[in-house]
Amino acid sequence: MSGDDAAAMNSAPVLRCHEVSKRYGRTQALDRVSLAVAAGEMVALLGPNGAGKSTLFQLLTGLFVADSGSVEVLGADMRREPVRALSRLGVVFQQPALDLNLSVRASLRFHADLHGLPGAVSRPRIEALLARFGLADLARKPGRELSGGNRRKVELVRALIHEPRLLLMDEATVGLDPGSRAQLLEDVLQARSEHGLGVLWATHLVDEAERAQRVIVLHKGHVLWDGEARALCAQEGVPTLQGAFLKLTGGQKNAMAA
Ligand SMILES: Nc1ncnc2c1ncn2[C@@H]1O[C@H](COP(=O)(O)OP(=O)(O)OP(=O)(O)O)[C@@H](O)[C@H]1O
Repeated sequence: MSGDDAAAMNSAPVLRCHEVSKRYGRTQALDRVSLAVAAGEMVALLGPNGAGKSTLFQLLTGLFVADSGSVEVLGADMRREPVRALSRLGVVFQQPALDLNLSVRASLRFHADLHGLPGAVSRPRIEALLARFGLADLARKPGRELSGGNRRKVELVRALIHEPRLLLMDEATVGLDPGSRAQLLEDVLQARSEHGLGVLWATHLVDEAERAQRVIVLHKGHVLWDGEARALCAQEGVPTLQGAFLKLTGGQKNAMAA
């Protein structure tokens, strides 16, 4: 790690969005969204369908550029220094993106190569991650032979290969059964503690957001809440995060926990 990186880690959040806006034609998908994630912090980005979560993730991962505002990953501006910014984040997208024909190990090695990691670094790292996430016995199997939960787990390992400081999870539990969903959440929470990762976990499921240290509620492109779940419940005068979320967003039915 360079001196600059070390200084950035000590002084800046791992992710900082400042007044980010994005419009599709007449739809204002994001309207001056500001948020930050600190090292070692798990933040839930909770929003109903159409809130703007995927749009925000597209901006955070450099797929699109914001109309205005800025995104910084450990101080590296996504517009001015995209390679530096992207090298510091790992992402698991909503859509499954595992090559089903490659073996788990080959898939991970391919991604390590894409990150420019020398084999001497990546090979032991991959073996350690496979062991750490209970995937060692599956390493030789092609992706198609894995369960949905294990495929997602491989995608998580893939996102961690280059040792990012920020992990972005874009509704990564969609399509998983309740057990696999809970396991993925536990794995991410553990990776966060072990590696001091900042995590932004996008979801429309309130029970997942309850595990985060901080909850950001996004609705129709606006941040309606940024703080602890308990404080949101107190503000809305209801005992549960689900009740508070429904009250805040006007009773979106899709906020129901799965
Ligand atoms: N490519 C696009 N063209 C036009 N409108 C879009 C496009 N992508 C998203 N939108 C609109 O922008 C708004 C935000 O959508 P986005 O997909 O970011 O929300 P989301 O919170 O990720 O929802 P979901 O949980 O359903 O994925 C919605 O009104 C959506 O219809």
